[in-house]
Amino acid sequence: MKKRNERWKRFLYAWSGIVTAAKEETHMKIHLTFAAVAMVFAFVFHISIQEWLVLLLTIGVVISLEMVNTAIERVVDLVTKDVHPLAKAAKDIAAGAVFVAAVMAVAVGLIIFWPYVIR
Ligand SMILES: Nc1ncnc2c1ncn2[C@@H]1O[C@H](COP(=O)(O)OP(=O)(O)OP(=O)(O)O)[C@@H](O)[C@H]1O
Repeated sequence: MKKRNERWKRFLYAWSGIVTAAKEETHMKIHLTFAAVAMVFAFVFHISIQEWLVLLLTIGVVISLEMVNTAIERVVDLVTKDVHPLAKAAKDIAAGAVFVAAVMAVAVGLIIFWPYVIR
């Protein structure tokens, strides 16, 4: 019973992290908005099951990376308020990871939806 409670607690902590990121991070709100719009398009255009799989995976990668980026930013700010090249590198690399995923997500969106738009 105790182990079951522990598992539930972990789930709640993870959920609380998702809610915190969604409430406090502007970029997270932007990603969630784009994800919602893409899913509306997916329903409207009746995309295939394979296209749904790629779309959901892409959305998951972008949102997860944005959360990891947010976590890295907060840990860096917790460790030091001073200007430090390692702090800069950590934040810039994490932001770069989100950027790469977001650019790929735009490419995936175009590849999936463009044929439906011009049909
Ligand atoms: N302690 C630091 N030392 C050196 N450079 C830093 C430091 N903190 C931030 N920077 C630089 O400033 C940039 C912006 O950092 P900031 O903490 O404002 O995050 P952000 O990318 O604006 O994200 P958010 O708006 O979500 O907080 C970083 O990408 C980094 O280049």
